Formats: sequence, structure tokens, C-alpha cells
Amino acid sequence: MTNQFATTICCIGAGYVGGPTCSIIADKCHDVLVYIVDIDQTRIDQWNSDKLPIYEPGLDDIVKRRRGLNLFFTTDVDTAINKSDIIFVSVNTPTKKSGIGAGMAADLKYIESATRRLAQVAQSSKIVVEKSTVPCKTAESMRAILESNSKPGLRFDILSNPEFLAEGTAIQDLLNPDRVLIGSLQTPEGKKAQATLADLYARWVPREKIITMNLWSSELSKLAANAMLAQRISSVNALSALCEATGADIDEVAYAVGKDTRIGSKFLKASVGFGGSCFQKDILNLVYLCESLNLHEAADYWRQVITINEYQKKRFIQRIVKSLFNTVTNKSIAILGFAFKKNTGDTRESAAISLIKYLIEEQAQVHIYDPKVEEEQIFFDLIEPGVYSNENQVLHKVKKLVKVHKDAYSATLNTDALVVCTEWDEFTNLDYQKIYNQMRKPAFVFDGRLILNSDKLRKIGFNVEVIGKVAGPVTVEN
Ligand SMILES: NC(=O)c1ccc[n+]([C@@H]2O[C@H](COP(=O)([O-])OP(=O)(O)OC[C@H]3O[C@@H](n4cnc5c(N)ncnc54)[C@H](O)[C@@H]3O)[C@@H](O)[C@H]2O)c1
Ligand SMILES: O=c1ccn([C@@H]2O[C@H](COP(=O)(O)OP(=O)(O)O[C@H]3O[C@H](CO)[C@@H](O)[C@H](O)[C@H]3O)[C@@H](O)[C@H]2O)c(=O)[nH]1
Repeated sequence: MTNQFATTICCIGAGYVGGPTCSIIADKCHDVLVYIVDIDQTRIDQWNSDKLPIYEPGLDDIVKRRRGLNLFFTTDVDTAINKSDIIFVSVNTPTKKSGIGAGMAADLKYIESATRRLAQVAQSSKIVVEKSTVPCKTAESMRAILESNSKPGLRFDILSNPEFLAEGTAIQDLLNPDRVLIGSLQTPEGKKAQATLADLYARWVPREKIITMNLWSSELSKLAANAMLAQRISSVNALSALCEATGADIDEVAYAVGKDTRIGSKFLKASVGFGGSCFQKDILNLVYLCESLNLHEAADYWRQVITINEYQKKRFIQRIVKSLFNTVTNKSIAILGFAFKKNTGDTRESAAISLIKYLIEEQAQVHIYDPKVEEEQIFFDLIEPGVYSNENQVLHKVKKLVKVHKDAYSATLNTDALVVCTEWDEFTNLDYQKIYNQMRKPAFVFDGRLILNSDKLRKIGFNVEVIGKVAGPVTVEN
């Protein structure tokens, strides 16, 4: 089968990045054979089924169009590696949980095991593309592992090609990226490999958007981009605290600030705090890098981005409790949205999780609705199997206090408050009069995403609390 294709690619890691990224390559380059491999059989079975393991607008059509033609999902990692000329390594790089650098450094064990496997089974030279987000100089470690464990005479050219897609818009981001970054060693062989990957992307990305540079700059650019994006959110969230204290309105302030073309209007939406699998992990990774290079002031600067994010989540919880007459015990609270942002079913580091855990701790009844997150995932995130020594107690408590609903009306029935945690479009179009009628009184709305029409809700009778805004005019005493 391989012979009819110009190139064969293997992507190690069939996750949020490997799946969409390499499906797009298969869709854009019909003469390229693409294997997406994983050690997780369930995940691969899902990729081969009608219900893909991740929800991403537009992804289903692409996978269904190419699967079985030039796109294959398999757990047969070794065969796929051997048939391929280019290997993308797109495995997870979570924050380390124990050992040196615990809580900060990226855990590179999955990168290392994928690299070792590659070294062991490769029968021919390969271009190896580091797609995962990794600390600076990881490519050097990969090279050392490959060179000392592979068959003599084989060549491995390692490229850094970090991914900048955001979940929920992954397909659009991949089809029309702001840039594609390819880092390589500045040797003739490194540059040749870089040109091969650039030619592949050039099949659908304009050449001027394909940037080439040295390996270490490319690796660091990924961490830098995420740190600067998250820093904007923490900046606007820090200002939202000031708005609540002064009577300024964070949407108005962000609008005014963003009109300055040097600042720009994107990524200035105040919120209940950023979530997702990347921002916190990558900033911690950057902080660790600074610390290990004795750049303590630089480390402190970036650490503060996370401190403000934690502060924002805590402030929101405190505001809810304070508004609900200083106690949520035995109160019934509806949570609208569990994903870390709209248009994804991903819940990693979602701000909703810490909020709900607090409510459970305080013995509140919690009713959750999210359009795309499965009930099983919600309970998994709240119970965290394997983490607590008193797991049975946690399980019992969560099962007793939490109910997952199929729609927002069912979730809000007979509740004291509703809390918007994710900015799903459908939450702006709900029949809030109907919701108000079926809630206990006084009925509260806490908008952690600034997506609802507060004036309209107040007219209905709700008490409305919005991040970065005060309920009414503030009198300043002299
Ligand atoms: N999620 C995003 O939006 C995003 C965007 C840009 C970059 N990234 C980065 O991309 C990388 C992957 O992220 P993700 O969200 O796709 O992770 P993920 O957890 O969804 O997927 C990683 C997959 O790799 C598999 N895997 C681990 N070790 C393996 C091995 N040795 N052989 C085969 N498969 C193996 C896991 O089973 C898992 O299915 C991370 O470094 C992340 O920081 C993520
Ligand atoms: O103005 C904003 C923008 C975002 N968020 C929140 O920030 C988090 C992250 O959002 P976003 O960046 O859109 O999604 P991710 O999928 O986490 O994407 C980020 O992380 C990826 C993984 O590294 C990178 O590839 C992307 O470029 C980078 O945007 C979410 O909780 C959002 O709700 C805000 O609170 N306010």
C-alpha cells in the first residue's frame, strides 16, 4: 500500500493535537499516507468509530472523509514507525507530579518512551518532528537517545514544530494558522529536513507564514507565546478586581484599552480564570526553566500570572458565597458549563472544577449541565480516582451532592443560584423568565464569563453578579 504514496507519516499520540493536526495533513495531501498511533486502545477504537474521542467543530467530516483511504488510526506503533519517513511526536507533556521539579517541570517520560521505542524499532533514517510542547533543549535529549539506541548507520534529523492551535477552533487554526514554526539545527542536513517539512505545510499554508529558525528558539517561542497570552488574561482579570472595587466596568475598560492598536483587542475577556491543559503547565515549565538557570526575578514575574489566576477563581467563589448570605450549605446551585472554554468537551484545568469542589466541601447540592462534557468525565474530574486515600468517602460525597443534567432547564429547577462557568453560546439564548419562575427566591445569577444581559435579567427579578462589574452605582465616601 505504501508504494502508491509519495510520503508516509506516523504521528505518535492520538490526542487533541496529534489527531486533528495529522488528519488535516491527510485531508490536504492525498498522496501522503498518515498513521496516527497511540498506546491507548480505547482512544484508537474511538478514532475508528462514529464517535470520535474529542469534540472539535469540523473534525468529524475530515476524519470520515479520509479514514481508510490515506488516514489510519492504530495501536500498531512499531509497524507505523517502520513504514514512515517522518515521525511526529505528539504525546502529552504534563506537569511533573513527583521527583525533581514536581509541580513545575514538564514530565518528559512520554516523550522519552516514544523516542526510545522509535530508536528500538526504526530500520531506516527518519525526520523526527517534536510537536509536543517541551522545555528548551528537549530535542538534544531526543537526539542523544536516538543516536545511542538505534541501529548503526541510521540518521535522525530532529525538528521542533510546536503547535499553536486552540481547542474549539482547532480546525480553523490548522487550516489558516497565523504561522507555522519549524526549528532545526543550522547544519546542511538540519536545513534539508526543515525544508522537507516546510514543503509539506506549503501544500496549504502560504510560504510567508512558514517561519524557520534554530531549534532552541522554536522550542522557547511556544512557551513564550502561551505565557504572553495567559499574561493578558491575568492582566485583565487583575483589573476586573479593581473594577468591582471602584464601579468601573471591565468590558468597557478592556474595550478602551484594546482599541490601542499596539495592544489589540483579542484575549482581553475577563473571566472566572483561564483553564485548559496548556497555559498553567507551560508557564510553570517556563518558571522552572528560569529557576534552573538562576533567573529568579524572571521566574517570579511569570509565576505571578498563575497567582492572579488562582486569585481570580477564589474571588469568584467568595463573591458567590457572600451574595448567598454567607453560606452555601444545603443550597442548590446550578453550574452552566463544565468545559474549560466553549466548543470543546475538554475539561482539563477547567475553573468549574475548583468551584464545584469548593461547593461540595461546603455541602451544597450541585446541578451541572454542559452541552459537550459527558457525565462520566464530570464525575472523574470531581472524584479524581487514585488521588485521595479516602477515595470511597469522596466518591460517596460527590455522588450524593452532584447531579448531571441533560439541559439547562432541568439543571436550574428549584435551585437558589445559577453560575455560568463556560461561555457556551446556547447560554445566552435560554428562556431566563422560565428559569426564574422555576428557581427558589431570591434567585441569583453569577456570570463568570460576562455573556449574559444583566439588565434584562435584573428586570426579570434576578440578583445578578458579574465578574468585573458591580451590581449598581457605587457611592464613594470622602
Ligand atoms: N491540547 C492542546 O490544545 C494543545 C495545543 C498545542 C500544543 N499542545 C501540546 O501537545 C502535546 C499533546 O497534547 P494533547 O492535548 O494532544 O495530549 P493528549 O493527552 O490529548 O494526547 C497525548 C496522547 O499521547 C499518547 N501517548 C503517550 N505516550 C505514548 C507513547 N509512548 N506511544 C504512543 N502514544 C503515546 C497518550 O496515550 C495520549 O492519547 C502536549 O505537549 C501539549 O502541551 C496541546
Ligand atoms: O480573553 C480570554 C481568552 C481566553 N480565556 C480563557 O483562557 C483559557 C485558554 O483559552 P484558549 O487559549 O482560547 O484555548 P487553548 O486551547 O488553551 O489554547 C491555548 O493553549 C494552546 C496549547 O498550548 C495553544 O496552542 C494556543 O495557541 C493557546 O491559545 C480558556 O479557559 C479561556 O476561557 C479567557 O479567560 N479570556
